[in-house]
Amino acid sequence: MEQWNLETSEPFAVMGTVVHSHHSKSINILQNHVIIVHDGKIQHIGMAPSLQELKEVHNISERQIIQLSPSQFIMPGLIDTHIHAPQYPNAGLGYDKTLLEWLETYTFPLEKQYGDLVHAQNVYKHVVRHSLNSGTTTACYFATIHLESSLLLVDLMTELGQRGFVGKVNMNTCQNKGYNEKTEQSVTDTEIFIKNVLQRKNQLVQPIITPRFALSCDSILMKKLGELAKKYNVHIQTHISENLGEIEAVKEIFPDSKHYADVYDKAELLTKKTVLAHGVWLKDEEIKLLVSRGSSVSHCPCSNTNLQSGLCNVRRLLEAGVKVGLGTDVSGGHTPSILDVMHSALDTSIHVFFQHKNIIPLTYHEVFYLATLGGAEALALENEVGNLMPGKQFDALIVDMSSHYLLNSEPETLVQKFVYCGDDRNIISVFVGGKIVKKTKI
Ligand SMILES: O=c1[nH]c(=O)c2nc[nH]c2[nH]1
Ligand SMILES: [Zn+2]
Repeated sequence: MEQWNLETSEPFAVMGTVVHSHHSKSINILQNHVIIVHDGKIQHIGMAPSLQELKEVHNISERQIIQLSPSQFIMPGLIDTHIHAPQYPNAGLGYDKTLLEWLETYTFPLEKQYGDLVHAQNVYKHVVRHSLNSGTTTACYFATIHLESSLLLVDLMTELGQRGFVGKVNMNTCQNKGYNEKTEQSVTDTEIFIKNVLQRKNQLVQPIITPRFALSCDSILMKKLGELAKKYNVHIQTHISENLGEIEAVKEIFPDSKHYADVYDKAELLTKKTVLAHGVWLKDEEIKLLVSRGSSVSHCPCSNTNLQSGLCNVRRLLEAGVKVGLGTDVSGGHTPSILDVMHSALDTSIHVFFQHKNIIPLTYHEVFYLATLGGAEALALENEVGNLMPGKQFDALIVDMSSHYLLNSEPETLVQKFVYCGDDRNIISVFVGGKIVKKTKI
């Protein structure tokens, strides 16, 4: 590919190999294809026409064409369905403790610092940049309990050009080392946060209601948050069934609930726009409930390993009809790269197979789906992003595998190599809504 230099405010075309998913089982590889982008959206995908036809039929000049080389392909942007922006400084640290102790020892003291807007600005800028450079075009962020710095994260995403969600975290129970809020304040600040984000009329970033988990919110607060979600028709995110100690504590605190998922259901927090992180230990009955509510699971295998939470059986969730996406869960997860999480999801599914020989491990095709269209479905964004079909936003990555000295450049070889051995150096360009947010000189 010669270096291109196009004007993204005008129509442009990408020609070469296209790789994307239409469903969970397999990827579609389209060789010698063209994608035409108008106003940030995919207008057309089809067999590559001649330059003359591109010019005469589609009104695209030669300057507005990206011609991919045989060792390159274009694919949908990666979707991180669960990441804690404020925990970025702790990524890779503190894995000597499991969830509840880890929260008290490392996480709450760190998150408490985000009342300081200068600190928040510094960290958040780096997280969003790192996430974009790793190919994440849509990210679903937890911020902290602080209203102002949560809004700052929204503005940084907008400025740097990342699509996604930001949630001001809710926590009103007292066992959080002084990192908590009063119920009234929590609800008021959440409503102000939602209104502020909606008022920005932002094409990229939406608010998401974020009760941290059942152990940090009482049922009064959760019910009020369920009401806010309905009032503003917004998304919801939280954690569920990550760790056995957590599940025991939930059982004790909410004796009237049948199980963990029922705690959220009683507060009307399980909707078609709800994404629940982890779900490692969900019971069959809970899985059925999630399916009936249309709620999804963010699979976070790096975090589940680092915090010794357990092995999530994704095959079981998919077979039951749960929507599943992938999450980095920084800083339970050590990396903001969804590509790293894809490796971990493949490893984890083989480890599940070691334990249960009747479970078929995930294939790299399925993991590619989870990282793209699966993530879009989990966030109820499948009409906007997730693959490269006409009408969707042009959120895409150009992947270059020339540095791997492959013996052949069959597209299937390039994709498999990328999923197993790739890293962010192979992601040479990133587009969000048709705008270039990463471009590497090669
Ligand atoms: O992995 C996790 N990270 C967190 O910050 C958190 N809070 C509640 N439960 C959690 N799990
Ligand atoms: Zn989390």
